[in-house]
Amino acid sequence: MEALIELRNVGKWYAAGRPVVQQVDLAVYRGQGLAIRGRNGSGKTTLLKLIAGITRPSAGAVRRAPELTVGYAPERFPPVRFRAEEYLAHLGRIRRIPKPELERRIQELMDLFQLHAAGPITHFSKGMTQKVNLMQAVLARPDVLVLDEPLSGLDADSQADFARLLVKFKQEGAAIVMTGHEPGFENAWADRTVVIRYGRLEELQERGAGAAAQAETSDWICNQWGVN
Ligand SMILES: Nc1ncnc2c1ncn2[C@@H]1O[C@H](COP(=O)(O)OP(=O)(O)OP(=O)(O)O)[C@@H](O)[C@H]1O
Repeated sequence: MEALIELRNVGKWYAAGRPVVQQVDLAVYRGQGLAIRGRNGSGKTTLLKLIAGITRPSAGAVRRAPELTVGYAPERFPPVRFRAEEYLAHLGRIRRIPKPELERRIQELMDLFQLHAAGPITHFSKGMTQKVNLMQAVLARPDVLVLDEPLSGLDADSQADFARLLVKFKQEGAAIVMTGHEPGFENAWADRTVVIRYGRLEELQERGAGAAAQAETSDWICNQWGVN
């Protein structure tokens, strides 16, 4: 199996003697879903940033496959004064997506997320802003999708739509790394679940290849995500 990102003995601290993440060995594989669970302040966001390359490790090494593209949705998306389409078009140009493809992709995402709002993102509700956050992460069809509590603020239908998008992404060979607090949030798409406690990975639940598709879905996930 091809590791797209590999963390070896990774540690991160902001102040000496106070590690936020420590001695983490973890690999992200092509076409796999990795769920990260943990209590508030346990180090999930920091670990995601290390995986996405947003922050550098204080110790150990993070290796990425050459030419790897990563889409990252932060926990808090800073609203900007653009309209959603304008903002996505701007990002798409920076990422050198050809114009016709970019226009198609933006329309596809606007329809999928049911985001039909005229005003600037600064006037959006929490859930609408979160949709733009997710749209910018998936826009360029990255190899790895790193999402920090992406379900936060989404209504049930939008969560279901997003779950379907995640499954499709995996089928196309992308890897997904995602945190969440919702019960069973990973059942529809994750092949592995890790739990982080005080910055250490303490549990690793391997489900095996293809298990995500066959995994038993909790009542919660069936209701929330419309997965049968
Ligand atoms: N830039 C920073 N400077 C100093 N400390 C930080 C910084 N970022 C995170 N921390 C600290 O690292 C610890 C882990 O934070 P992190 O955001 O990774 O946790 P989390 O598991 O994502 O929490 P939550 O579930 O509440 O979002 C916390 O004690 C936090 O205060």
